[in-house]
Amino acid sequence: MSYQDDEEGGGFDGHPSSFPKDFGYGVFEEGHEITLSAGDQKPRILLMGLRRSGKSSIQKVVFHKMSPNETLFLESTNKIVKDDINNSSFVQFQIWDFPGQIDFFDPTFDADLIFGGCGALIFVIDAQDDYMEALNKLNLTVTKAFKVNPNIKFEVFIHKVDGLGDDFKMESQRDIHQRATDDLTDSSNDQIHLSFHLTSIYDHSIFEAFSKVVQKLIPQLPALENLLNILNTNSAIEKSFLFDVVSKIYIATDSTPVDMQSYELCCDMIDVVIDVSWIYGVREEQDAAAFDEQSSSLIKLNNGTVLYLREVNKFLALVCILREDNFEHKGIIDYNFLCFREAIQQVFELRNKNLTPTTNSVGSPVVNGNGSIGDGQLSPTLTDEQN
Ligand SMILES: Nc1nc2c(ncn2[C@@H]2O[C@H](COP(=O)(O)OP(=O)(O)OP(=O)(O)O)[C@@H](O)[C@H]2O)c(=O)[nH]1
Repeated sequence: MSYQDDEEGGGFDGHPSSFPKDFGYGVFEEGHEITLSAGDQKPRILLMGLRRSGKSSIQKVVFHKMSPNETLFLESTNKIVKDDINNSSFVQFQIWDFPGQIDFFDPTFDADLIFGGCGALIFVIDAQDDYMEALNKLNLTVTKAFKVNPNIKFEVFIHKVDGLGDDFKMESQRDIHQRATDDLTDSSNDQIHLSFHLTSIYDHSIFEAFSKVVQKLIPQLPALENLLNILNTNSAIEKSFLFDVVSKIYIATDSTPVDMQSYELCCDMIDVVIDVSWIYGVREEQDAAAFDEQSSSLIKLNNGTVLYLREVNKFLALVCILREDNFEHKGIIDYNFLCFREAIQQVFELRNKNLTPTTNSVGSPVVNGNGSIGDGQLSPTLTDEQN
């Protein structure tokens, strides 16, 4: 089996998009073989599913700012395409996009190598098509992968739901869920757990679903959630998200439920901040990023709500939603934010300290056997401090 590195690079070109092309993920590493060399230590997310189910479109839209309409012109993938997502200190992993026609019984398919260091396997099902064949393939794929690596998180994207009415969407989800779990029970594999997400590249659902997949691979997630909860309680914030700015996936949020509208608002705010900084921002160096440690923004909505964005580090931003009345205590909020940022930095430092020597100089996390992002354990002292 062969694969190709995606050579288009992070700055996907030639289409209108609100996102500056050079504020993206770096060029892909070239010349890799599919072997577990030191450079391949990043956790892996596999994108699998039948032909034309939308795998490449998902990867391009979420991580390379391709506009959804342009995915109509994507050619069929016929080799494994490996994409390094390595911009942020927390969100560092590889996405392997598989061709739809992959054959597990092909002798060149090395299941140990492919599933061995894998953190999550996303199986994409086209909800606008007949999904019986996809369900068979899903069963075959997850049972094979589970045998090699029982730590893989299995995520099923019921995709292209933009074309479906609300009732039909829910019905498809229920039906797919039922059949997929029945198939696993029939094949005596009911210990395999599948998570289901309704997704479309034409709205924010795909970013939301990817956020949840990535979060499962971050061992520091409980610490981050805890920090956000403390920040919210002490600053009268209603909802807060910690965003990876480039991809707009949120790597953590507080423990209140996420509603889609709030998430969309926060995503739009990031776009506004990046666009305005990029167009009007003063940059000392030509290639300096539009988003830096000075970045912050405040948007007052006409329903008495305030959106407040603060930079956490070069790649992460905190976006909060709070009531306008509560924003009168901006001084306290800003002070609490500084404490929050300091605590996040401690989590990073601790994580970096615990990295093994195989880690590269930019602190890319290593695979810790469970295929998770980052390897650090929170020390009791740090946890106590946050509590
Ligand atoms: N309506 C709709 N169409 C989508 C969505 N996602 C992808 N598509 C379309 O589905 C078609 C196939 O997308 P690809 O990304 O090439 O599919 P793939 O799974 O990578 O296909 P192979 O490379 O052949 O395995 C394209 O025409 C996309 O525009 C979606 O969320 N909604």
